[in-house]
Amino acid sequence: MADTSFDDKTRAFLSWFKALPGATFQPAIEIQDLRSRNAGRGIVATQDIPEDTVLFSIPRDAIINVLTSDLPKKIPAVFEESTTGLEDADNEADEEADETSTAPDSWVSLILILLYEFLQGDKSKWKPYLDVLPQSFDTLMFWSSKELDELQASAISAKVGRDEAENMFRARVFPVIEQHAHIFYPEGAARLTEDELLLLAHKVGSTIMAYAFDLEKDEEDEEAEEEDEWVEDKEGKIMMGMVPMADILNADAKPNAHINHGEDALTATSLRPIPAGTEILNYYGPLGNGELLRRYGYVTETHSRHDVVEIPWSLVESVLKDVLGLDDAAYGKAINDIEEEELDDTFILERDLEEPDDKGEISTDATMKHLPADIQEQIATVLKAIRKQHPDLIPDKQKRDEFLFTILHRTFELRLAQYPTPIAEDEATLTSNVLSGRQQMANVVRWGEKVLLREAIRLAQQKKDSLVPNGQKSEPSSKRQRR
Ligand SMILES: C[S@@+](CC[C@H](N)C(=O)[O-])C[C@H]1O[C@@H](n2cnc3c(N)ncnc32)[C@H](O)[C@@H]1O
Repeated sequence: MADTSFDDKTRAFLSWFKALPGATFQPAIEIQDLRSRNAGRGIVATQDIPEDTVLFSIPRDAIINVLTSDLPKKIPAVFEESTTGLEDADNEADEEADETSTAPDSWVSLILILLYEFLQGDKSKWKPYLDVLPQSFDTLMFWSSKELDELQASAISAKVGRDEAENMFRARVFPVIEQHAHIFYPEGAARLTEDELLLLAHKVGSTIMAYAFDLEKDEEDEEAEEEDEWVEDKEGKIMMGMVPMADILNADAKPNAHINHGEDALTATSLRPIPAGTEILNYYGPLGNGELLRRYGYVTETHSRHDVVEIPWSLVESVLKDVLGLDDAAYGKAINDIEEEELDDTFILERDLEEPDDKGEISTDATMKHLPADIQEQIATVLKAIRKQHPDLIPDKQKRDEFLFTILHRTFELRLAQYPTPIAEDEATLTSNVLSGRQQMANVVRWGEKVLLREAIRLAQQKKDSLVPNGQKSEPSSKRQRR
């Protein structure tokens, strides 16, 4: 049954958008209700669309940011340095930010502005747009610990950062609202309790995480040195904003549309011909499903190509000691000369894949081709240090490489064993469709990471096999061909 309130909000938003001076919206597209496949609203082609067609354009005045909201005009001192400070492209709070500074970075600025606009209710000029922003989220921030457990050994569950977000709200956001309550709350409006404010701050923070855009320089004008009114970018720092309509687009790792950042407007353009009935999809970046779930609250089949697995050095180290038969004391002595800073704590296992091309197309082969060079280099550094103390243990390069690939192989196997269910079981559950919602998404994430580990195990095995052909003992190093 059609949800009239949902459809009414969509209609009101579309009419509001079309009435914005300078806004355009192609007659060949429409906003559709895609909730039946858990995708909220999205934009779908209703006719065949040729490549390079402008689908819609958003005048820069319609963006919500420090330049367009009334809040910074009402409390300018608070926003003095607010358009700078956040270089991360992933729309997250700058963890390095000086907590004692009162100037908000671009992330905190947008939280304040969006909170202000929400609190204005009907008085906000963006009211029809605010009405189509989400009320609930599937991002990991909103998962219970039981739901997070379904991610098994994925490193993503340690990156949720709920406490960090709340600390940031309390340190940087709530004091500003308290000091300027008469500005944030319209006359006669009831003040929110701390719990209500916390809830709203989480909603706003998560909306920004999943919806906000980094407002780039005009793409055609990137080389120009002249000051850009829209981007306080003297040091390459980026302002964030909420971009109505651009954020109605859903996304995938194989996009068919792109948002161009022009001087006066942002435009959505088709990257290739889009057949009628096809959803228009933007691109959020080469994110694995774990990261996609954390930031955006969904997973897709195509994003699994970008899955990652974290390999802690502590795990490699324990395997290394075991393989070489060194106890803690002997190992500690051997690596004593290596500076602690020289050793990385964590390595990322990933496939080295190209970004989509200028038509949004991606390679069909997405299997892992190379074992990560950084982890190999670190193991080699440690083996070299051990060799100095124990030359008999690692007499030549052949032996070193045997150790290297044995250590990698065993590390990946142990990392895989940290996930309690086998790949086949996850696959069976996925294909039988017995799960839904968050459980299903968690299953996709952990399955994808296990597949990546299986590829790494195979690669390490191949490397080992290529060192010792046909299981024969290797030749002495002097007889081996030197490169
Ligand atoms: C920028 S918004 C896109 C519009 C959104 N569907 C809506 O109804 O407001 C990003 C959010 O849309 C959803 N989304 C985006 N791409 C999706 C996809 N391919 N499949 C399912 N959900 C998607 C996720 O909930 C994500 O957090």
